[in-house]
Amino acid sequence: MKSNNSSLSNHSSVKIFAAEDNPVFSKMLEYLLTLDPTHDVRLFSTGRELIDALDEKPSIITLDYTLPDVTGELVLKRIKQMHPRMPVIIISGQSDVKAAVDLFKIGVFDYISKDDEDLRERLLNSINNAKQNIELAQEVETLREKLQDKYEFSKTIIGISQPMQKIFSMLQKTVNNNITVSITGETGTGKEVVAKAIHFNSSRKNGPFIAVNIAAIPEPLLESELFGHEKGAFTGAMSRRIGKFEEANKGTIFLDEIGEMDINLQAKLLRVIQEREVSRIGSNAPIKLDVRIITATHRDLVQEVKNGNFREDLYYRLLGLPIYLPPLRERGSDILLISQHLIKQFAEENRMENLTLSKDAQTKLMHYHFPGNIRELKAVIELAAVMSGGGEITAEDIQFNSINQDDQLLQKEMTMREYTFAIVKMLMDKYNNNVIQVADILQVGKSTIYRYLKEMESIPND
Ligand SMILES: Nc1ncnc2c1ncn2[C@@H]1O[C@H](COP(=O)(O)OP(=O)(O)OP(=O)(O)O)[C@@H](O)[C@H]1O
Repeated sequence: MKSNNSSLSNHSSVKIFAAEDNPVFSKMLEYLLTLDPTHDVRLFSTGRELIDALDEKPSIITLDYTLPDVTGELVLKRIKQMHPRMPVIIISGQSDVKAAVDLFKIGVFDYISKDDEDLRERLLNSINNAKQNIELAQEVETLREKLQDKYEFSKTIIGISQPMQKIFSMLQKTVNNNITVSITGETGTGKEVVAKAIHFNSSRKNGPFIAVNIAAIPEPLLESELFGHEKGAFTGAMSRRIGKFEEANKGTIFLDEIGEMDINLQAKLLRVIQEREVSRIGSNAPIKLDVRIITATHRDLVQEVKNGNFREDLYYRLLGLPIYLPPLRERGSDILLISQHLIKQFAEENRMENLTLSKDAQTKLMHYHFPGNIRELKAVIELAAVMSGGGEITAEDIQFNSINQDDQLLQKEMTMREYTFAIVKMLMDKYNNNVIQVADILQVGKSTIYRYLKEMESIPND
């Protein structure tokens, strides 16, 4: 028999406790279990001895169900009390135990009959399966830890600019309470990232985070999607459906694009929030809710209220702690910080070790106004990384293909001179700084473009 005191932290060995009172069978078990040199096997001939040693945390237990001193049921109960997830393999005579099905119900990992012709194969298989289960559970635990790590605010929300410092201090205020949070900001500014970060930094982090994009769900389906329905509640309700609110119980529901919700449904949502309970469509049985609500919209909800598109009472109910995410163009050199972060991420995912950002590429990024915000920056960086072929990303690799930059340009109120500069800048970005092409499009001479560029350079950056 091997030593019996090695701890679980010794990853190379698997501690197996085997309880068996028949000395011959016990010898055979020891032989089989130590065929694998990484197994650290300890034998017990009574149930009491096994129970007393449980705090030594074995990884797997094999248990004869009929030990001389205590019943198999009692031993199992003790094991489950101390180590609920412990894989226990019952090895017993056919007549000794209740139906195997009953054993599985009480959480036994496997059941092997001593009379089984393939006992050896079955035992080794079962031990291997149990080991795989343990590894999986450990992986899940590591992932869970990583996930928590990942959601520390400044680890997922990259930025150190003044406006982002303010955001971080607001976010800290959401951690120790359940206050409703309403996030606004242009598309791609990170509203969902922020919502997730709030959830995973809060005491609800082990509960679910359920995101619902209101704009993405056809209006007739939204009510049942949010609140659920009973079988037969309406034509087409073939089976019961649990709604997103119910799914989010004990966790957080993130209602993205809340401004797109139909006014009739807004009334129902208000009721659910006020009463803190939900009834599935077709049911009169309300279900208590313990859900934190976070909403997001790129719309100006105050204006929507004024226009009669959004209920005022719901607006105030949902406002809670309002967080406005500034557009990327107002976050100064965060653009470069986020770019570096995205480059690192892309490099890791694609095994491109030496990706760097040249000075001129940095300047180009800093001068662009990113109407699509960080989502656009991400697309630009990923394309640039590919274009660079894996080395230094230069200005030429950076291409802007914004969908709505023309609209953005016209939305601002500017002087004629500013408009001219903005148009020149936009076209220079679009045509990769090709002055001849830009001059051609604007039907002016090259020197005019050069003059504008010179004048633009003399304007201090804001
Ligand atoms: N501060 C940040 N640092 C790093 N990545 C970010 C940051 N903010 C957002 N991102 C990334 O930018 C992308 C867009 O973010 P997200 O989906 O959260 O934006 P959104 O405001 O919810 O967009 P929409 O309004 O279109 O739903 C995601 O890939 C996200 O990981």
